[in-house]
Amino acid sequence: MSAPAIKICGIDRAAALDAAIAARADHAGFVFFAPSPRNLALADAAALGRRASGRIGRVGLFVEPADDLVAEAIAAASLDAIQLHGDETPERAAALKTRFGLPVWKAVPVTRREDVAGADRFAGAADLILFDARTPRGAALPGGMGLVFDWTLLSGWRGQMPWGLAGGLSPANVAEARAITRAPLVDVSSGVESAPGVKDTRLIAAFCSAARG
Ligand SMILES: O=C(O)c1ccccc1N[C@@H]1O[C@H](COP(=O)(O)O)[C@@H](O)[C@H]1O
Repeated sequence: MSAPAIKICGIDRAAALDAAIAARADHAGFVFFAPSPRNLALADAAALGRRASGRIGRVGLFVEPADDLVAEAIAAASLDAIQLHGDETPERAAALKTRFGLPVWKAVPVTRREDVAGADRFAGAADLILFDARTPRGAALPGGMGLVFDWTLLSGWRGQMPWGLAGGLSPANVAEARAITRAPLVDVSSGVESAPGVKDTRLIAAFCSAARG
């Protein structure tokens, strides 16, 4: 099994970004969603975007965003991809992809096998599917809560699109998650934090090492 691509999400300071780069992560996630403890101000996003330039991919995370927010975030942080983590439709994903000319990653919440099969409705509209645990109704966030789903729902899945695994991954479980799902990309936020929104540079290094086995 080849090594997975790795995304460290919720990067909000230089030390965390530098740790992700040093650990050879492929993508840094910048959150543009006000209720999140990882939400970035545009000025901070601009500084992190410059620091990341040419060293790691910059993925902007949005939840049902207005076009203006996406435009401002792209301009500030020079994003390389747009991650949609809410109830966006394939039509909305396609519209953002066309308008901004960037790859779109679409998070798909999973509780049942049908959720996995349904991801193919984004074929042609998004560039990558990110399977994540579904957060409970009424939860503060639609992701980034360290929740795991049943990984066996993905075993043997052959979708039409590139994909990745998110949801409650950590240095302790990412190898098992990969063994079960064979995910070509793994995405983590809470699992490399010492408290919500506080990235831990040692956990970032440990996660990248464990993901590669
Ligand atoms: O990180 C957030 O604050 C966040 C907010 C709103 C939607 C998604 C969010 N994070 C993403 O959720 C998954 C799983 O995160 P975790 O590892 O379980 O904490 C991941 O893609 C995060 O980028």
